[in-house]
Amino acid sequence: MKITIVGAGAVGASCAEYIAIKNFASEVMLLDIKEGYAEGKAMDLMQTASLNGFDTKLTGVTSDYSKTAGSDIAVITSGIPRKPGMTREELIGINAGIVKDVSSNLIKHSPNVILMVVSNPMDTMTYLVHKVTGLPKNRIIGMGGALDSARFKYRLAEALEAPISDVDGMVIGGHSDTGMVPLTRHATRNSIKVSEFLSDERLTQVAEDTKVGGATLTKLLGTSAWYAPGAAVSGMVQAIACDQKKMFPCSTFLEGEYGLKDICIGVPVILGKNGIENIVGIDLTDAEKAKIQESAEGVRKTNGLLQF
Ligand SMILES: NC(=O)c1ccc[n+]([C@@H]2O[C@H](COP(=O)([O-])OP(=O)(O)OC[C@H]3O[C@@H](n4cnc5c(N)ncnc54)[C@H](O)[C@@H]3O)[C@@H](O)[C@H]2O)c1
Ligand SMILES: O=C(O)C[C@H](O)C(=O)O
Repeated sequence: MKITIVGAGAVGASCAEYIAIKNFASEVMLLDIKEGYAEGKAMDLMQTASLNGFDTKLTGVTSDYSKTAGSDIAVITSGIPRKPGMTREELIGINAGIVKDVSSNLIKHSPNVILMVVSNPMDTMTYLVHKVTGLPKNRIIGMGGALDSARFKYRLAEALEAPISDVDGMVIGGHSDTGMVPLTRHATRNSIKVSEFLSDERLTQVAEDTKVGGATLTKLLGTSAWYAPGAAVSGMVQAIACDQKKMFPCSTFLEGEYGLKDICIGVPVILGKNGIENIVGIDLTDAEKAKIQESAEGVRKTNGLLQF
């Protein structure tokens, strides 16, 4: 199993580290345009192998896509991150060009690759990859919902004063400060609905804190987050590499599911060896459906800025 990660910055390196530590891939190739950068990150990570007990071989390369040939999965983290006060949508001007070039280059050398899109604005970048590559939709996966759900569980555990392992919950919709839809009605602590333990006001606060999870970290760090994004990517890559058939909320191209067409947005899917193997339908209330529609309108507005 060969996994390529394009962009050896904060998120790309974190993806590589978590994938290596989980020890399920034979090879991880890091590629960056900054001379020597991917090589350096790969060497540094390789020097953790004996300490962390993994056998995954990490290699780095500067801009040479021939070295990515035969990749089974490629993760696209290349592009600029936001700074405090910015939205993810403001990154489109620079990142669209990068994501378009990178995805075309990857496919040239790995025609059967499954692409995982991380660069922001992620739902729009996933849609762009769908439009420019013509790959089947099961092989284009946007990462956002897995991260947002992890942040939702963090906030739920905080509110419940419970260990995170007691808590379950999922966020669907667009990966944006306003477009996320945390499914508070479905969230549980040990299979009991969290609404049994938390007031409506507290649950609303949990949802709002979840939605601005990325912005909160960006304000604290001066740039956007990388540990939880890397962990989310590694879990999704592992589900594909090990054919785990696990459910994750992912950005995927919809053709009528959830009442939406011609858009990539976060919904629950099953990840296995073919990438997205199934889109899972769940019953939503009218209020939840309205939130998804509103979220989709936001994503469509950003998609409208794309030039193919
Ligand atoms: N979807 C998510 O949940 C999520 C989470 C975190 C970050 N992000 C996004 O991921 C992207 C990367 O964030 P980061 O913090 O790692 O940024 P970073 O600046 O640390 O790293 C980006 C890397 O991409 C490289 N790069 C730029 N253009 C390239 C190209 N054409 N080919 C190859 N490499 C190129 C840069 O040299 C840099 O090393 C940002 O757009 C950020 O918003 C998304
Ligand atoms: O917040 C960002 O800009 C990066 C990423 O999308 C995140 O949610 O951490």
